[in-house]
Amino acid sequence: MITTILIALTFIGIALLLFKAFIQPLYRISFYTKQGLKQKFFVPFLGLLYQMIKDMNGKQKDAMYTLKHLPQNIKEQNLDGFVANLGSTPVIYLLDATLIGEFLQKQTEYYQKSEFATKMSILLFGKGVVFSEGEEWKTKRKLLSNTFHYNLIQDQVKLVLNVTEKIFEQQDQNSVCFLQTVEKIGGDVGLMSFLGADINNYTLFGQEPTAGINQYINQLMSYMKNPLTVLMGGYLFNNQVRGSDKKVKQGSQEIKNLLKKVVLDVIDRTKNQMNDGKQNVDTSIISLMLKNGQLKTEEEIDELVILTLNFYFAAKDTVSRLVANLMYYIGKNDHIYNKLEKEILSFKDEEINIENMKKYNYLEAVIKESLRVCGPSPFLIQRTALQDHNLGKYKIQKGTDVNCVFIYNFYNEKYFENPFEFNPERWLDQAQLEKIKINPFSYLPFSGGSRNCIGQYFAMMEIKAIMIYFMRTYEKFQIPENFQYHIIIKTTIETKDHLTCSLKKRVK
Ligand code: HEM
Repeated sequence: MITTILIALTFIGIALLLFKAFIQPLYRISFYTKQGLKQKFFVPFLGLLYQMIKDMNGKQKDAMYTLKHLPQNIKEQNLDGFVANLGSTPVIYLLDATLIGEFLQKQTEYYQKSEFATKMSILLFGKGVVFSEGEEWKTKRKLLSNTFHYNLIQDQVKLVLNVTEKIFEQQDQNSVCFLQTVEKIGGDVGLMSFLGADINNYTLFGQEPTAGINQYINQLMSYMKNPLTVLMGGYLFNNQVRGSDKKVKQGSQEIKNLLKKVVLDVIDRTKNQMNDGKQNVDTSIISLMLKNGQLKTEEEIDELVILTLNFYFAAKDTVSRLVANLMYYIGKNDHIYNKLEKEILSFKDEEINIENMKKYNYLEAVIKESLRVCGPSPFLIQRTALQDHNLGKYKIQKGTDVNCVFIYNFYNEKYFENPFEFNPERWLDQAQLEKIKINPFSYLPFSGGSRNCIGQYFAMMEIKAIMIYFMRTYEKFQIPENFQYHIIIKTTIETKDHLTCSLKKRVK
C-alpha cells in the first residue's frame, strides 16, 4: 500500500515538475511566438540565465558574450525582441530601441519590478526607492530628487576629491585594486553626501564598515546560489529554517542597526546646529527632511535607513565597476591612455570643479565609451506586467515579465561603427554621433523615463573627479601580464579577477 502511494506521489511530482518546466512556460510563450516574437534561450527554469552562466564559465569568459554578439548576425540585427522564460514565466527581452523607449514611458503605469528580482532584497533590506512602486515610489523619488539638484552636485566635488585622495593614499601603492578602492570611495562618498556622515567612525562585524558590508555581500551571494534557496524562493528565509537563513537575516539586521545609529547621530547633530541658529549647515537629506518637519517618528527614521542602504549600494557598486573596467581599457590601449593623460594634464593647474570639468571632452568620451562597452547595467531589473496592454504591435498579458536589453544596441552596427572596438573618438565625431542619434533610445546606460537613474549626474561628476585626481597623481600603470578580463555576473556585471596594479606617484 505504502509503496503504491509513494509511486503515485512520485508520478504526481514528476508530472508537476514537467508541467512547470515545459508545458506551462511553453504554452505561455506561444502567445508571443504567434504574434511574431522569436523564442530564444528557452531552458527549463533558468532561461537566458543559463546562457549567461554558460558564457561566463565557457571559453568566452564573458557572461554577456551571446547578447553582445546577437546583432552581428544580420538576421538578428533588426529584431524587436525575443521571448524566453524564467521559471515558468515568459520573459520578453526587448531589443529594438523604439520599443525600449515605449516600454520606458509605460513602465510605471503598466509594470512593477518582478518578485523574482526583488523579493530577497526587500526581505533583507526593505523597499527604499529602488523597490517601491506607485504613489510610495513617487513620494520617495520626489524627496530624493532634492538631494540631486545641480547646485548640490556642484558642492560635492570637493568631497569626492578629498575622499578619493584619502582612500588612494591608504592603499598599498605596490598593489592597488581599482575595484575595491573605488568601491570604498563610492560607498563613503554616497553616505557622506547623502547623510553628511562619515561611516568610518563606526565599525561593523568588528571591522571597518565597507569591509564588513563586502564580507556580508559575499556571504549573501553564496547563500543565494544555494540550490535549496533557489528552489524554495523566500520560504526558507521567511521561516528561518537553516542556520544560514538566520545568519543572513542577522547580518542584514546588523547593517541596518549600524546605519540607524549613524542616522540618529546625524539627526542629533543637525538638530543641535539648527537650534544654534546655523541655517543650511549642510545639504544632506537629513537637514532637508528636518526642515520639512519630517523624521519625527520611528517609522520615518527606519525608512530613511532603508533609503540610505539603497543609496549606498547604488553608489558603491556601479561607479566602482565602471572605473575598474575603464582602467582596464585605457591600460591596454596606449594611444587612448596617452591622449587622456595629455588632456587631463593640460588643465593641471586649474581647480577641479563642475564648471571646469566641462572642458574635459576626451575624458567625457572615454567614460561614455566605457558605459557602452563595459557598463554595469546592460539591462534593467526585470519588470512584471500588472495588466494586459499593448507594447508596439504586441499584446502583453498580465503576469509576463519584460526586460530591456540595452547592451544589444550598444553592440549594434546600426548605431555604433565597429562596436567591439573601444573607441572614445566616436563620441567626438559628428558623423558617428548622428548615427547614434538615429534613435534616442539606442544608448541608455542610465536607463530612461521617469525611473531612470536618479544618480546619473552625480555618478558622471564622481567618475570624472576620480579620473582627474588619478591621472594628476599617478604615472601610467601596467596591467599585469597574467590578468584575465573575465566578465561575470554578481550583484552587477564585474570581472572575476580584480585588476590590481602597482602605482607610482608623479614627481611634482
Ligand atoms: C556608472 C554609474 C551608474 C549606472 C550605470 C547606473 C545605472 C542605473 C540604472 C540602469 C538604473 C535603472 C534600474 C532599473 O530601473 O531597473 C538606475 C537606478 C537608480 N540609480 Fe543608478 N547608476 C549609476 C550610479 C548611481 C549612483 C552614483 C547613485 C546614487 C548616488 C544611483 C542611484 C540610483 C537609484 C536610487 C536608482 C533607482 C531610481 C528609481 O527607481 O526611481 N545610481 N541606475
